[in-house]
Amino acid sequence: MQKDRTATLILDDGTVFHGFSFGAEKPVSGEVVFNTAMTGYPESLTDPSYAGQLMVLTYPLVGNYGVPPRTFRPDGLSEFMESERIHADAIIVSDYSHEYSHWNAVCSLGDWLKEENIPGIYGIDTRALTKKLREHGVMMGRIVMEDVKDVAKYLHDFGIYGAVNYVDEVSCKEVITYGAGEGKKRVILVDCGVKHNIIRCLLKRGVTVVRVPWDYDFTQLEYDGVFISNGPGDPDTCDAAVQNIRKAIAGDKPICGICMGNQLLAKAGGASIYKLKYGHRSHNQPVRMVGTNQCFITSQNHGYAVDNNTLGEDWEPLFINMNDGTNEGIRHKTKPFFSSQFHPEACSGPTDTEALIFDKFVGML
Ligand SMILES: NC(=O)CC[C@H](N)C(=O)O
Repeated sequence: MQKDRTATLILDDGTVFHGFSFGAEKPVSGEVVFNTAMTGYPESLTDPSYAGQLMVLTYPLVGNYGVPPRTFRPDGLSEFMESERIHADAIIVSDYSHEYSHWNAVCSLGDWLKEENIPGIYGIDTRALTKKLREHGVMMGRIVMEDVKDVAKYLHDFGIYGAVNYVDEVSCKEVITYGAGEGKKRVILVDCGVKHNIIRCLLKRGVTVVRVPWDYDFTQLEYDGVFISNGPGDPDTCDAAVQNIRKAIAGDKPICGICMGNQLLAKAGGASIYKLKYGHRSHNQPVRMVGTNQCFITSQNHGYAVDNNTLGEDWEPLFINMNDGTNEGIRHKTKPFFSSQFHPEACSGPTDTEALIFDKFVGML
């Protein structure tokens, strides 16, 4: 067994968790959030929605299937990841497997983290940490590469997660077109930090995707529909996107959104957003389609939610979370606008709602 460097996680209330480093040896701070999924660390780490967050995995054994190749398709989309790089600011686990085995693995999780300069720590009692976050709510934390004895000197400058416009950091900087072709329907993709599988799911359905920066005024372009992506941070920092979406909802072209896309569409329709105590981050969130008894198991990663009570009279909830009754999607009562708070494109699954959302949107174009 190799000897790893001591590392410590400090929460902003002074709670300390001692562990060891298996990634980049640098200090970092961010919002500490937990995810209860059993698989999918390559996809979660590269999901831009995790920017600014230290990701705690509750599944106790992590790293045993390694990391797939970071290869790209000819159109520039990642083959096995959700973006070009790791976006979470750190990963926190209980037991790290230094050995790995998988048909598609090319390196260990630790080597990948080191290569991308992202800290990872193990040996943390993630069960106690998660209980703490569930009771208190998410909080800011920092990881330092030492054995902390005097915690008081670290309890400063944790930063404020909700004050940063992370979307601006992760969105594309110029317009990128995928799958262009004669006679194809053109979908504007508002990139708030898009997961590549959203683009793959649209391209698979034969449309042209025009990916635009989050604050780009797409309403001047020719298009058949608009898709609003997922993204990191507080949706209240994305006013420029809301203004453009508001112009689009004055028209009749189909609009769909996922996660941050649900929140921004709701805001454009006049609704408010609030912060959940500890968010939904897992592969098994049950949602019910309003007006039916149809339920779906969904993958989720969000810390904010649409306030159902503030939806304007033209809008109604489309999905409701069966654990806590919070909003999981909205629809316009008369126009072809709808969105989901969950991830129908989820990689590594479940894929139960992919057709429900993508086929419906593309069918409307
Ligand atoms: N995955 C997402 O799009 C997350 C949206 C938003 N950042 C939230 O945490 O609620």
